[in-house]
Amino acid sequence: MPTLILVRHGQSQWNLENRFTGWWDVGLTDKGVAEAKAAGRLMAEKNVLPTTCFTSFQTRAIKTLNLALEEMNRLWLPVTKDWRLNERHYGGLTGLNKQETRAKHGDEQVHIWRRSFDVPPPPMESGGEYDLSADPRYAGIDIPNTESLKLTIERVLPYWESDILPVLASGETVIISAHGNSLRALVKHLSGISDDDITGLEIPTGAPIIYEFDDTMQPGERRYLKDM
Ligand SMILES: O=C(O)[C@H](O)COP(=O)(O)O
Repeated sequence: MPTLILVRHGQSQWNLENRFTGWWDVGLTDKGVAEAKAAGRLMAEKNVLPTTCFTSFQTRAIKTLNLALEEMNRLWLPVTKDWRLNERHYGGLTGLNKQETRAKHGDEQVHIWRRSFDVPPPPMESGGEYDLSADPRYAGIDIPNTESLKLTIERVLPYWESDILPVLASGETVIISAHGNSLRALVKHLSGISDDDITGLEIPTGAPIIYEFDDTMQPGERRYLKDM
């Protein structure tokens, strides 16, 4: 049965500092490293072992994948990295503290920016501290200046359909190591969650989620590996 494993990166330095991160590249904290290793050990214990891997262009997801694979003695697996699995772009909020932003703009506005389906945060101005246009990893890529969940879905889903689903259908056990909102985009699609209900879905760090697919490549129920 084709199996998909989704894992959100372990705690990042800016998760710890409670800052909007988006496409900005930050490392894992010690806790994040421990979460990533624990995810790998859980996969080994439950014998849910990936055979091929996808991740984003962002260090926190790549490191989480590598740390988990190391626990499984599977650092040798093929890994495909693609910007379309990146976190949603947090626009002009990038780098700001979430609590300070609430104090300035109000809880409701910040909730809309963080969790509404289609309201993007204010755009990032070019040339600022967090402008990534000179970053070589994004050469030739039209970097967004902000993204709602809807816009994130518009780049995650075509990549899922064209590059990941066929690999899964060929019988591989696929792991995707990605981000809170790029994974919300995927889970919304796979679990058929409405635009309204997706606002309430949170994806914890370092907790593998499993989907098993039937012969027609329809996903079954979403389950946390720790509960299986
Ligand atoms: O980019 C970020 O700040 C986090 O990865 C996700 O943040 P959120 O829970 O505020 O959407």
